Amino acid sequence: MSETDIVVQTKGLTRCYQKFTAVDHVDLTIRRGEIYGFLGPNGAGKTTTIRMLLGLIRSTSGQVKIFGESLEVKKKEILRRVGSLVESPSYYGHLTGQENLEIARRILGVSPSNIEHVLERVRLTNVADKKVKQYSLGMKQRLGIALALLGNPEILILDEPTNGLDPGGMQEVRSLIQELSKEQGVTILVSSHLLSEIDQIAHRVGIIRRGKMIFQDRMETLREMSRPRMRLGVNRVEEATRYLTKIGWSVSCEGEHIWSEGLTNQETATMVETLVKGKFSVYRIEEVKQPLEEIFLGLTGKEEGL
Ligand SMILES: Nc1ncnc2c1ncn2[C@@H]1O[C@H](COP(=O)(O)OP(=O)(O)OP(=O)(O)O)[C@@H](O)[C@H]1O
Repeated sequence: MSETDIVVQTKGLTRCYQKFTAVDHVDLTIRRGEIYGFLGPNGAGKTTTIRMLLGLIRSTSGQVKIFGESLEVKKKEILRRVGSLVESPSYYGHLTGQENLEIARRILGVSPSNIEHVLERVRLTNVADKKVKQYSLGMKQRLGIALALLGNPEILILDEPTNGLDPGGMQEVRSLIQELSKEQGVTILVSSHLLSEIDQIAHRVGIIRRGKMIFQDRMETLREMSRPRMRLGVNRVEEATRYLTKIGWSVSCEGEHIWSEGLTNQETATMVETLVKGKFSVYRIEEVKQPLEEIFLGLTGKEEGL
């Protein structure tokens, strides 16, 4: 991978609040054109990291490079090419969507045609003349994304963009993110505490827990961490489990089934033969993949929840 393929790179990024380390030596890499899912339970350090990426707060130590340049040295030039939505977007409720965008457009000094374009992108054209205070939460969020898109950014940083939305609103924002990535080639960082949000859209994922990056790789790699378990439906299940255990099989009985982990095809066949020889009836054999949610909880710690 060449240097130019990397859009965002942090090295040892750290932020302390007195004695508390909110972000702890985070090395984060975002590649050009990808949707990067930044995942972690509440309070893990996502917003603090994002604030540092946007130069909104200073790091205690470490570096941030965006487009290959140091954020500290080239802050103004870099941030002109970055669009962001951090927590609740700020807008004037008594003004219309169009008027809010016009104010931001003047500040950015971009063409008036950009307004029409971003309104279309986020599908707010038909309510552009409505006062923002009359917008639903989902519409407000989409207006926030429109504001972030106004300057034609090469990277879009969205902090929990689906927070507080109903399932329909969440789906709309997810589709929008996918469209922006596919059709416009925008690189996108999207944070969430919900795996289900990221799972559906991200190409790569970074998982942060208590300020530390504990996993960073392709979404596929996270899925591959799932260890399949074998579930057998048999009659006299408790007796069958004891029978297998006695002759050395590592199995457990849960509910109406015998469960086993990491069996090869041959071992599965042998286990079935053994049961049949023992005069048990095998009704069905199923491979059950560990849900992604469980892998995520295993990484982030069950006690923290989602
Ligand atoms: N200004 C501050 N002063 C002291 N502690 C802070 C400050 N800002 C954040 N923290 C702490 O740093 C930790 C990380 O917070 P952060 O907001 O980055 O988490 P998060 O992953 O974005 O979670 P959430 O989804 O809840 O916003 C939390 O324990 C938070 O209480």
